[in-house]
Amino acid sequence: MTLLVLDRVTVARGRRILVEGLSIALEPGDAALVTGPNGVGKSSLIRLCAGLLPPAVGTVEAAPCALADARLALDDELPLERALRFWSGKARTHESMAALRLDHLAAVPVRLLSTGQRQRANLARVVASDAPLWLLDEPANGLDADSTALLGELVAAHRAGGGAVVIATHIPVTLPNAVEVRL
Ligand SMILES: Nc1ncnc2c1ncn2[C@@H]1O[C@H](COP(=O)(O)OP(=O)(O)OP(=O)(O)O)[C@@H](O)[C@H]1O
Repeated sequence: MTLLVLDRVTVARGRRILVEGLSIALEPGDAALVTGPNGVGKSSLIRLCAGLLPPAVGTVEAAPCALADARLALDDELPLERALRFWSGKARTHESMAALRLDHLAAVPVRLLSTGQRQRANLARVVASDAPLWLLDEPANGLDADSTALLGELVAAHRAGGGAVVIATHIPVTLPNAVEVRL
């Protein structure tokens, strides 16, 4: 079962072509690493994979996906646990909070979280989603060394469990055996 297929895709913003003729197929366990400087089109490509941006040319087919980008999809005013519960059941919320070492912040309003804690909360939502396809836009931004290592472990576990991942990043991220898309 293929989890993501981009077939000769062109990504455009306004009149500008950012990506032309890109084809990718991700099977369970696969990963794609999208790299390139600021403004080149990494986020646009991630949004295309999520179905939020239509291709100018070509086709996109994706399994159910979870997207984590700069927009934290959690209610700022709610305590972290309740904000995460919007997206998943109690058991998965607790498991994902534990996986991201967020248990001690369960009662803290999302708006009070630090940059790295917000990033980990974003990843907890993805983990709890059980979506087979993870789309992570700059997931290492704001993470310290321990949390960056944790991110690597979670992605590896997701792949080992039959999931696939696309990571867009402008800073080096270790992603073994990934298809590299340099923009
Ligand atoms: N809604 C939009 N309408 C028009 N142009 C846009 C829109 N969103 C982004 N762009 C432009 O598309 C280009 C690519 O933006 P994108 O956010 O995909 O780049 P990026 O590689 O993710 O950058 P960064 O590393 O800074 O996050 C930029 O020139 C940006 O100004």
